[in-house]
Amino acid sequence: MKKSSDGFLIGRVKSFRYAFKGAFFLITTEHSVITQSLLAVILIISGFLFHITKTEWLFQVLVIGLVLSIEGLNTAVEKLCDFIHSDYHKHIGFIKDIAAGAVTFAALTAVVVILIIYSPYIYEKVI
Ligand SMILES: Nc1ncnc2c1ncn2[C@@H]1O[C@H](COP(=O)(O)OP(=O)(O)OP(=O)(O)O)[C@@H](O)[C@H]1O
Repeated sequence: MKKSSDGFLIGRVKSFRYAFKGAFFLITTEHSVITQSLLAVILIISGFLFHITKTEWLFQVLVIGLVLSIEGLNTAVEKLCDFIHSDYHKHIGFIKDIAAGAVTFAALTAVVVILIIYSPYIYEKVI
């Protein structure tokens, strides 16, 4: 934990360490994040295979980051809900549904962007 006596630099270093610990936790334990990370790896490999342009790489990297970030926040909301109220409660269900809805927006955005990037390459290969 950060202490009030920690200076600016030590405070920043500790914050980064906790943040990377959280990212490592998400990537190694959360099934939804593991699945999305694997999809991200497939997309990165596809990017090299299809020689996508620099702009397409930028959009691809952005949507991968968007989905993983929102999924991470959704996991945090789920953990918080389970911590404050582990039993069934309709408000908890509603809060979790809303957090999952945010992931849906990010995922749909990613699907549209990925289709726009890859459909011309796939079309070119098929025709
Ligand atoms: N304590 C609860 N009370 C009421 N409804 C709940 C509760 N916990 C979960 N739910 C309902 O079940 C759904 C799934 O919740 P859960 O915590 O299992 O998330 P998940 O999306 O399945 O998890 P993951 O992101 O790990 O796949 C919620 O969106 C909500 O509708």
